[in-house]
This record gives sequence, structure tokens and C-alpha cells, in this order.
Amino acid sequence: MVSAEILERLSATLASRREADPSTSYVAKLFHKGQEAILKKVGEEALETILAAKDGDRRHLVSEVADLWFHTMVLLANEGLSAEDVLAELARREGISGIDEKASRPVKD
Ligand SMILES: N=c1c2ncn([C@@H]3O[C@H](COP(=O)(O)OP(=O)(O)OP(=O)(O)O)[C@@H](O)[C@H]3O)c2ncn1[C@@H]1O[C@H](COP(=O)(O)O)[C@@H](O)[C@H]1O
Repeated sequence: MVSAEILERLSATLASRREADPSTSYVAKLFHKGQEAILKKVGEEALETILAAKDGDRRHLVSEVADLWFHTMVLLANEGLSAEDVLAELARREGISGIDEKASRPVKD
């Protein structure tokens, strides 16, 4: 079984690409293009994920979610963050019902 360690290894690879040659690395090329280009890819992959979910092909859906996760990880790496930061946030939320959490928010005027 594949474990979440793949996310940590991928995060390390992404961080190492900050100094890599854009002509030999897709990730280095995205870093070189900057945040706008990365956000555009995240948006495209989110849309492709929605379309894949609607077409009912489960393997296609998994492939598109992998593209989405990968590009959101590039986005995090571009901000000096990693999958570990997101995993820590999910761990912090573990066991807290979304309904209870929402009800505990301060009331806005
Ligand atoms: N997981 C991935 C991964 N998933 C998707 N992609 C690439 O993401 C790109 C965008 O996918 P699209 O389907 O949108 O293709 P496209 O429309 O041609 O893309 P654009 O040219 O428009 O950006 C493709 O080139 C995919 O190959 C990935 N590229 C790299 N990785 C990982 O990142 C590591 C570092 O990659 P490099 O920096 O290229 O060495 C690799 O070893 C892998 O572990």
C-alpha cells in the first residue's frame, strides 16, 4: 500500500527544484514562470477534476486529482510550504465535526 510518505518525498523533490534548470525540469519551469502560472495550472486541474467526476470514469478522476494535488503542492512549495503543513492542519482538525466547528465560529454582524 502506498503511504503518505510519497507526499513528503515529493515535497522534498519540489523544494530541490527551486535551484534546478527550467530546461530540464517541469517544476523548475513553473517556479521560473511564477505564481500566476502556477495558479493557472491549479485552476485548470480543478476544472479537469470536476469534468472527470462528471464523466463517471473513476481512473480518469484519480488521474485528474493526482494532477490537482501535484500542482497544489507546487503552489505550496512556491510559498515555502509543504505537504507536511497541510497534513498537520488536517491532523489538527481530526475528530472535529465540520458542523460543530461552524457552529462555534463567532457570530458576524
Ligand atoms: N507528479 C508529477 C506530475 N504530475 C503531472 N506532471 C506534469 O504536469 C504537466 C501538466 O499536465 P497537463 O496534463 O496539464 O499537460 P499540458 O497541458 O501539456 O501542460 P502545460 O504545458 O500546459 O503546462 C505535464 O507535463 C505532466 O507531466 C508532473 N510532473 C512532475 N511530477 C513529479 O515531480 C517530480 C519532478 O518533476 P521535474 O521537475 O519535471 O523533474 C517528478 O519526479 C514527479 O515525481
